[in-house]
Amino acid sequence: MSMKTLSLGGSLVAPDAVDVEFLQQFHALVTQYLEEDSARKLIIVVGGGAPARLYQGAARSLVKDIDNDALDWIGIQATKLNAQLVKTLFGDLCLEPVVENPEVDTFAKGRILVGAGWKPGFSSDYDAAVLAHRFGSERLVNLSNISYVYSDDPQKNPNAQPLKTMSWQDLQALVGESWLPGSNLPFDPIAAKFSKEHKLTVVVANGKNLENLKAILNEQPFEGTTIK
Ligand SMILES: Nc1ncnc2c1ncn2[C@@H]1O[C@H](COP(=O)(O)OP(=O)(O)OP(=O)(O)O)[C@@H](O)[C@H]1O
Ligand SMILES: O=c1ccn([C@@H]2O[C@H](COP(=O)(O)O)[C@@H](O)[C@H]2O)c(=O)[nH]1
Repeated sequence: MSMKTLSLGGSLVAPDAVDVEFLQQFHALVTQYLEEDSARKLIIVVGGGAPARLYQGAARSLVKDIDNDALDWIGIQATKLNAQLVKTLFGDLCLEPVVENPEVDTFAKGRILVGAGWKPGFSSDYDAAVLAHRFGSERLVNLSNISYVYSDDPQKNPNAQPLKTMSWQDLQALVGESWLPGSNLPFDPIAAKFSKEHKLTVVVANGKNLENLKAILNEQPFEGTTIK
């Protein structure tokens, strides 16, 4: 059996409104990938995207001194909404309920397991890392709206340089080691700590580039950052 795990960034599913065209193309690619080999299975963990930031922003302005856990619980609901949409998109390929606890939920039926947020303190990247470790994916593919991890945030610094390979120490030096609700980071610091401890390899790539995603799934040369 070949099990791959994708952390599907909310920035792809719902950058503002739902990106229906992206989801149609993603569905076509994943369906074809699974049809090519009946031993293939996929875990897809879905992030919160714009709804998470929008509702967290509203809560911040409505509730004075709101605590981080309260903000995270709001973000988790957005991941569940996006994940339920992705599960629905895949129909009979996805027979398990959306995973809400990556430490215990099972993957006994179907070809795709869709996961959402679990509990406060990290992002859905952490939930994807737990599932990748539990179900023996050799690497976790973190799909977002950036082609690489860069030396700095490319949306703020036009001179940021793409990094093709890096160690977990390098990544931790870039993203830090603590969690803030709604952070926009190439990979969550808490997920990085877990991945480092469990010796996971993570690929960060742009999910919009579907030819590139196909290359990653088929273990061919690809554009992206490998962290190990
Ligand atoms: N060093 C860096 N390299 C690459 N991107 C960075 C870096 N630092 C910050 N970022 C930001 O991280 C963003 C990607 O993270 P973001 O959390 O927005 O996406 P996502 O994981 O796809 O979506 P979501 O968090 O909603 O699931 C990029 O758009 C970029 O602005
Ligand atoms: O297990 C989880 C997953 C998510 N959250 C909160 O939700 C938002 C959105 O998730 P992303 O994966 O970043 O898209 C995140 O910023 C957290 O605030 C969580 O608390 N626990």
